[in-house]
Amino acid sequence: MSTQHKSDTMADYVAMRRICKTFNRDSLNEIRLFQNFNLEIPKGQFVAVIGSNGSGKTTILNILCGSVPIDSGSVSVNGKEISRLPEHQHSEFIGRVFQDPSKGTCPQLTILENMALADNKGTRFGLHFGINRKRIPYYRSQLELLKLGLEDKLNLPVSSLSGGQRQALALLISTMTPIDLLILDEHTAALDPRSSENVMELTQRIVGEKKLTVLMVTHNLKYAIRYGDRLIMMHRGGIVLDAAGEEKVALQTKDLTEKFNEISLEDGN
Ligand SMILES: Nc1ncnc2c1ncn2[C@@H]1O[C@H](COP(=O)(O)OP(=O)(O)OP(=O)(O)O)[C@@H](O)[C@H]1O
Repeated sequence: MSTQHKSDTMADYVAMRRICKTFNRDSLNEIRLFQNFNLEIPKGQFVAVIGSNGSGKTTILNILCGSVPIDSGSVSVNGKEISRLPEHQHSEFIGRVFQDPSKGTCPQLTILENMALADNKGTRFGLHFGINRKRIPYYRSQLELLKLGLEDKLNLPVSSLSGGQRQALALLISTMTPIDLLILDEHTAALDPRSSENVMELTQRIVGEKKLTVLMVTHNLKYAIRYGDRLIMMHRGGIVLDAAGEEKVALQTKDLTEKFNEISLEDGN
């Protein structure tokens, strides 16, 4: 759990070191994606990741979540080596919001049941949503953060919510228990422009209030510039741009587009 292990230094709160990963080894479809890939994220940093198709963005997230095993290297979060942990244990300290709004919540359950289920994560109640009535005021207060009026609709099935409302709820649910890392996996990509803006503003608010460490993959260059403390661009399993602080603040969409043009020229496109 989040508080049980301590980081060696703040700078390597999340650390992927010397990662090697090849898919379909020794076959015609072999893909040598990562060869000694490194990424370190200090505690509380919000990192936006952009990059060309197939550059390895989703694989980074999958490795951190334990759904893709590495060939070699190390992955640690808050001082704990996690690369050999079974996938289900990763969800105890890593929250993930997916692109697909139906993935972060159980549509057939009510808002209240979904929240109780998330609340029981990592406890002996496991996947049960036995509702502790005493927690309801807390659930309501959390839902109020969304400013969508869902605190008055606790018994509504999640299937009746819009995509934007579901993503907002998924964001809340994935950060309700203490986590060491929040992963946002193109979490606004399936939403209309207005819902997408709302979910990004909400993301900013929740991340600020809960002081979360965040890795957000996005294809939206404006969001990568506007949100977060650091911007990383990936290409062919490597980092080709890593900007933080004033350098990040000064970045404009045209700078990123130029960089994209440069790397696609390398690929002969
Ligand atoms: N489970 C897998 N089995 C085989 N190959 C895979 C697997 N996962 C990823 N790959 C390959 O690894 C490369 C990187 O994929 P990844 O999904 O990480 O890229 P991405 O940067 O997220 O791309 P996109 O922007 O298109 O979503 C791709 O060539 C992909 O086909």
